[in-house]
Amino acid sequence: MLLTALGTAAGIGRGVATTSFLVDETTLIDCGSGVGSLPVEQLEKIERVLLTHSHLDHCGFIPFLADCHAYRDGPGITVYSQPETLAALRAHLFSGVLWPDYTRLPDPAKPWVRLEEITVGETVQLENGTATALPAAHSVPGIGWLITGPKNAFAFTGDTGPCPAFWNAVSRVATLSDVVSEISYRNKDSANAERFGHLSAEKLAPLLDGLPDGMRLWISHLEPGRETEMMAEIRATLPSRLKVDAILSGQEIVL
Ligand SMILES: Nc1ncnc2c1ncn2[C@@H]1O[C@@H]2COP(=O)(O)O[C@H]2[C@H]1O
Repeated sequence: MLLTALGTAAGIGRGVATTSFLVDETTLIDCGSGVGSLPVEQLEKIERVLLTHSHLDHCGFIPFLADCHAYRDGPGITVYSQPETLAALRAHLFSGVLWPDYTRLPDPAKPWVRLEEITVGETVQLENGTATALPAAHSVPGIGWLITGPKNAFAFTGDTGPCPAFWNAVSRVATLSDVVSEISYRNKDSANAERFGHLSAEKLAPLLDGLPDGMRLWISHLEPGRETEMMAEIRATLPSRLKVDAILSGQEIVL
């Protein structure tokens, strides 16, 4: 199983895009602007989106992805997330105002976007592994994802503030090789991190005790233009026994 980072940033700018990870050829974790870097032939192969939460930097490209199927008579996509997140997509994104209601078009029995509820602890079967919803603590209802492949497992926090339940869950996964955690704010802005349901390095550090030495801990959701400054602080704050690095577009992880 191959995981490819398409977009990993908190915002946009040259060379950076918002959250989207490709799992093999058919699954996306989140559908931010990063997905737009894929050629059309690859976009058409995507069957499902594992969505962490309803904020636009994570779900805003779902209509355009669905359009790849709409234009070419494809089967459409299935979006898996919590009931509150799916309700937000129905009410706001596919309201018929921001975008036509692709959850009922072209035919309510066979729409371009199918919404499937999933709750924390439930698993989606993938072609070559599984995806399990993990807890998160954001300003809107959110989840993380655990992707288990034939050899290794990968965990993604999604957008979250401190969430001990996430870190307890991943520390029990024997095959875990890589974790991607968001850090959106510098330590001096920890109060804002807390206010908006995000992490700074000093808020993440106490949660990492359950990770074994040498675990790869990738950092996502950095502020565009501040990556170098933030990573210097993050490396100085997080335990040196972990392999800490920024995850950038194009990074591949074999599971
Ligand atoms: N009052 C607020 N509550 C939550 N988010 C806010 C607020 N004001 C500004 N924001 C920004 O809105 C963004 C929404 O997406 P994020 O959670 O990634 O990050 C959030 C903050 O950067």
